[in-house]
Amino acid sequence: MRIGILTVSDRASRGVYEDKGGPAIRACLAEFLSCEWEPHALVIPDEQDQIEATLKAMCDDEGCCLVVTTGGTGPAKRDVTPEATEAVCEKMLPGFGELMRAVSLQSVPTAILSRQTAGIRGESLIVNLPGKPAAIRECLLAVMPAIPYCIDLIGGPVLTTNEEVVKAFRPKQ
Ligand SMILES: Nc1ncnc2c1ncn2[C@@H]1O[C@H](COP(=O)(O)OP(=O)(O)OP(=O)(O)O)[C@@H](O)[C@H]1O
Ligand SMILES: Nc1nc2c(c(=O)[nH]1)N[C@H]1C(S)=C(S)[C@@H](COP(=O)(O)O)O[C@H]1N2
Repeated sequence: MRIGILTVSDRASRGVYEDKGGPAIRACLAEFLSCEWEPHALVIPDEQDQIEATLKAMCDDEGCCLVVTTGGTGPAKRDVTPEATEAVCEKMLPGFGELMRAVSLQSVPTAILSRQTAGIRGESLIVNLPGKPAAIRECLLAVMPAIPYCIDLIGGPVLTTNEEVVKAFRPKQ
């Protein structure tokens, strides 16, 4: 099972600062998931064409059932991760962004500045997180209970979680 981890940051991609977002996503997934998985991590600048191409490659060529992005979700001119996500997805899942903003609002009033979203491309789920490394655990923890069932519904592999940290919710069928 492969999971894409995509850092979208002009400065981290140029080496101006060390990328803390990608490793934070990887650490959270290692904490939350009990199944075997393999990360496919990249750091790229805030360029819409490059973000779209990378998301497509992670979903279609690398076979990632889940792609988690960090950065580029705000209102600044170069923030285009949600646009790139929407451009490559067949279906959007606005509930992810709504929940993550609601949870983040308990820590920072600027949570409403993030346009973070999620969507489906083929058999892959793409989820956006804000760029601040501190946002990663609280946002991913909030949406993680719904991610395994979402991936079931789109024909992806069965994800299992460490139930003492986060319990996957699968409605009885
Ligand atoms: N990948 C990252 N690794 C470490 N710190 C980050 C990362 N992304 C963002 N940050 C921190 O969060 C702050 C706000 O992030 P934001 O995404 O708004 O950056 P930005 O102004 O868009 O610039 P850039 O695209 O160059 O990261 C940054 O100034 C930086 O301190
Ligand atoms: N949990 C959490 N959410 C957060 C933040 C944060 O520090 N913690 N920062 C906010 C801020 S200041 C901005 S501008 C937006 C967009 O950030 P991005 O452009 O780095 O994705 O995310 C918001 N969401």
